[in-house]
Amino acid sequence: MLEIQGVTKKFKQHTAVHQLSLNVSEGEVFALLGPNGAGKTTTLNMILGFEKPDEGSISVDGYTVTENLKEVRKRLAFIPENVQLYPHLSGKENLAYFSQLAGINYSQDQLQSLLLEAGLQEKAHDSPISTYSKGMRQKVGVAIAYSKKAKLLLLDEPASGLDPLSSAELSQLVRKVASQGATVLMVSHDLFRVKETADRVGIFKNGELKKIVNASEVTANDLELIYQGIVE
Ligand SMILES: Nc1ncnc2c1ncn2[C@@H]1O[C@H](COP(=O)(O)OP(=O)(O)OP(=O)(O)O)[C@@H](O)[C@H]1O
Repeated sequence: MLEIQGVTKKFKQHTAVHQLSLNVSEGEVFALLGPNGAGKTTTLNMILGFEKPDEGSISVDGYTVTENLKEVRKRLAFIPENVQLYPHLSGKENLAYFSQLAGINYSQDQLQSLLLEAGLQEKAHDSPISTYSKGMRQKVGVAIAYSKKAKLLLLDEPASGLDPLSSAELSQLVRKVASQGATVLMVSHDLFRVKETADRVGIFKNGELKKIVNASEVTANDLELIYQGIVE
């Protein structure tokens, strides 16, 4: 579904990503873990088409990012750490607006179902976003992903700044999205959350994918030791 082949990205003399190859399949949650400056966000930016690889190629659902960006963007949804929404509009109005941008007009009932599916309680649907917590805004982000039937969900530090309950809830939501067939690539610094959420974890250092770990085969402590062994 997501195929990254031999990708290198340099900023002047500095290599941010070096010879990255990675395939993430349909329904899989893959987490990128690594210290600051390891190249995780640069990788996401190349998938989103914001940065162009110097070498190699990236394709989503068979469409190459550099050649078919429009088709790629139709299939993906990006949830940054802080989901940007219109603060004076409600969750439902934001969802209506963003799904219209993606070319779909939903009825009020459909908008409500999408927000419920993303875990946003009904009483919040008509309140302005300015009253929402960070976790609630992320749920609207997930509802937007649902609304455009995104096949690939990219998340950058989704759990950062969330309280433990909201963070656990987001993990469950990510698992649910994947169980419904979407592919998920998430960047995180939260080793324990990553262990709970991802099927596979890739450890990045200095722009290189040093190791891939199957999350079900390790404990969180094992993962921490593996991470420390690579990064320190
Ligand atoms: N637009 C840019 N111009 C120059 N250098 C950049 C640019 N974007 C990223 N870099 C550099 O590339 C390297 C990788 O950065 P990147 O943001 O991908 O790391 P990261 O793993 O996402 O880090 P963090 O965990 O801090 O978000 C860093 O050394 C960074 O300074």
